[in-house]
Amino acid sequence: MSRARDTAADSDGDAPLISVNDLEVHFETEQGLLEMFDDPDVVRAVDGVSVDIGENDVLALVGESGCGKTTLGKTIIGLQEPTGGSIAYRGRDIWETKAGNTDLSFDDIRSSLQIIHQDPGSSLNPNRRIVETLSEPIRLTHPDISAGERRSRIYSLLERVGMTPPRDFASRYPHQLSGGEKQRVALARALLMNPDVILADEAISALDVSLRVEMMDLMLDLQEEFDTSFVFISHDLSNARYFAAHGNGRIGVMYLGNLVEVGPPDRLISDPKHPYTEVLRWATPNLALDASEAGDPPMRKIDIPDPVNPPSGCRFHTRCPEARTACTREQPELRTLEDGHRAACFRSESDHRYWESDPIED
Ligand SMILES: Nc1ncnc2c1ncn2[C@@H]1O[C@H](COP(=O)(O)OP(=O)(O)OP(=O)(O)O)[C@@H](O)[C@H]1O
Repeated sequence: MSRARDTAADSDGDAPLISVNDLEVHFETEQGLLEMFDDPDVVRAVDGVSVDIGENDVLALVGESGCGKTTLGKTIIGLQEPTGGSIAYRGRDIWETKAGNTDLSFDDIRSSLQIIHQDPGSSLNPNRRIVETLSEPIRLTHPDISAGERRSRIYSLLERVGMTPPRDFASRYPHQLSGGEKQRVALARALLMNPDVILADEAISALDVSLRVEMMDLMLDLQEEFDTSFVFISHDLSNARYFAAHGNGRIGVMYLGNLVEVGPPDRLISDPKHPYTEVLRWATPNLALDASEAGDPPMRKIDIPDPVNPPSGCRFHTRCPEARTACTREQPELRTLEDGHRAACFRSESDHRYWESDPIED
């Protein structure tokens, strides 16, 4: 099971590992009986997101509940079909691959893109010992491997994720494990596939605070060792900062389906270029940088707009303390500023007509 053999495909020229282009995922909401003849409401969970993920990369996605982090993450690993735009793995469109229109197999792509959930217990069969749960994916993908080899691979991975003695943990049922141990099993199961990308969706949120850094450190060690990239989803900017900083990666800030700022963690936090990133920093007690940031949030309104009817122009303009009339009419693009730092705010364009337009009064 060498890494080279398990990689689903060689790169297509210089294509990034994952390339997300102008991605849209819109959901039609359920209609009640009284509304059955109306057009369905559409939630724009992800709307016009473009981002690349490289080899051995880290992208930490942050933003408040409902901003589209999970939907974007699931689309990146091929679990959710986009309604617009595209998502490519090593230069091949994932959904064209599923339709049989590329030289790759969808199953190979899917096994290269793994997920760890917030609640690992729900994805472990309560009636199966850990060794059985971990054997199944190897049996399916490598039917030629003997039972003995399977076991030794499982034991060495369990040991690698800190579950020693591995034979003891392998023989347990999920209910005999703590939350942190279940999360380690989920990580081992993801790694069995030698994945190119692991989506860690709030994977540390349910753990005791004392265990969170330990789990992040373990994932980061394994990122190096297995040459795996991580999409790390968190509602907590300080965890996102820790993971992205130690993984030499980026933070991506989402707001109402848009990616509004992407950048190296220290720069994004010390010098945010989008007013919403400032709000997240304000809301994260150990990151608020000076006394002037204490007190009221740097927002005009607290209420989150309806994702079915997002505000025109810049979606943050209804809450943004810097908003001017230009922001109500035109949607800012994610522009590159410097050294991989990108932001979608007119304030980073010195000649934009934003500067001549009137501030929005409440
Ligand atoms: N299958 C679905 N059908 C309809 N709407 C959906 C579906 N999945 C997500 N949504 C909606 O899409 C929006 C984005 O949801 P998503 O779960 O991606 O956000 P999130 O940032 O991950 O939030 P959270 O942190 O609460 O999980 C929300 O308004 C959500 O209600």
